[in-house]
Amino acid sequence: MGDIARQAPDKDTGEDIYQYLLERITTLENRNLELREQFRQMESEKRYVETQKIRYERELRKLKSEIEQLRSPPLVIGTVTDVIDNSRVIVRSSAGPRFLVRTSQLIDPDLLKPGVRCTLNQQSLAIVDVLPTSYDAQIYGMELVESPKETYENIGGLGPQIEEIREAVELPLTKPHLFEKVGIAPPKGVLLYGPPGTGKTLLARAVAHQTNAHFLRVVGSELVQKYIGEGARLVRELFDLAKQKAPSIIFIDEIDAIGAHRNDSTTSGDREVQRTLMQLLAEMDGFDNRGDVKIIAATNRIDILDRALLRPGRFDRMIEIPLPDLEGRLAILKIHTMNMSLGEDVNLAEVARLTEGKNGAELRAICMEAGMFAIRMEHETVSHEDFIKAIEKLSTDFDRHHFHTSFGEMFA
Ligand SMILES: Nc1ncnc2c1ncn2[C@@H]1O[C@H](COP(=O)(O)OP(=O)(O)OP(=O)(O)O)[C@@H](O)[C@H]1O
Repeated sequence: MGDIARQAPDKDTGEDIYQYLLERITTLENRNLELREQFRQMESEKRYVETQKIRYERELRKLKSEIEQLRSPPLVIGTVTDVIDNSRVIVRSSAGPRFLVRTSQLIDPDLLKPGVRCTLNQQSLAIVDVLPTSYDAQIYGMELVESPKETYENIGGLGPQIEEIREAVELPLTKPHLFEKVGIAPPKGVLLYGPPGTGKTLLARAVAHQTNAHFLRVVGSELVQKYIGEGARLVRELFDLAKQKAPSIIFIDEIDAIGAHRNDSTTSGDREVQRTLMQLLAEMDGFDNRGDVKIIAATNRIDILDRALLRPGRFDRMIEIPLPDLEGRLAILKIHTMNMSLGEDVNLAEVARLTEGKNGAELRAICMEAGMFAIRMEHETVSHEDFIKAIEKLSTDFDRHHFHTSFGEMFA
């Protein structure tokens, strides 16, 4: 401000005035710039505060509705057994007895059909809301895909395994009459076993693609850990859903989490696992071989599986999915570099030779990492050198991770 308010010279020569005005213009311009910058900063602060305000308001609304929910009395769950008219319905409460209850005007009468689950007011037992069907796949974290996009061409190596699974799962789904004619029962389920990352999930998805079947995936450990006490019910609903969506393929990953052999089940966690396994066996025994629901399970630990699972009529086909050999690794590398721009010097056969012991998932990671090296160097194609650096990087990453885990386990 001092600069701006500087006094004009008393006695002026033209030169002085000119000089004075020039200085004053420069000072004012600088000041203008400063103020603009301040204005810009304040604007951006304002925007920030505004977004913060919106966020807090949203959070406040969420918390308020949560408080409201916590304050509201619990609702009784019931199932509609009969609809008398638009305002009266017979429901069976989850506790057992049946009641004739009123329904709110707000509920669409078309939704109230026998078999539908609903919530009831604790005192009047009036219907408050209609619940979605109990086997809503997403609620339970099941993965349901209409027809996965993976095909057999996306699988490197594993030729004989693909043949075997096509025979055991695809043929009964696409040509069931062949089995009928010959008079043998097609397998209900197939067990894929082998080290992690070798393409078991990929294979199951490709079969579902080939047969235009729905693909339903659940993870064994999640069935028993995520929804405690619900494992057996989830298995039942999984099979119901699979039948409803048939043709379908149920893929149970990490089946060892529910199907491990145990001597005695003493802890409640063990009992929960046992109940889930029993339900799985009952479901497998209960459905027809000729039906269009097939089960594929996967495990890295076939050695600990309960023999009951491997009995005829259950997972009586076992297919080993091993680590890829040299030829397999080359095929996998070709698949994962298919859409990459490779330099002329890239020798995938050499990359395959250098990656002995790596699984499909690691080979895919090597291809991606090689691409990243090229991008970092702003190259448009990936060179052989990029692949070599990627192999080195992933090997050190793996060693470090492995070292940390084993180090951690030592002190756990
Ligand atoms: N044989 C293969 N051919 C092509 N890609 C493969 C192969 N094996 C693994 N991959 C790649 O690795 C990813 C992970 O493999 P996938 O999930 O199928 O392995 P998995 O055997 O089911 O492993 P896990 O036992 O850990 O569940 C696949 O999505 C695929 O990109």
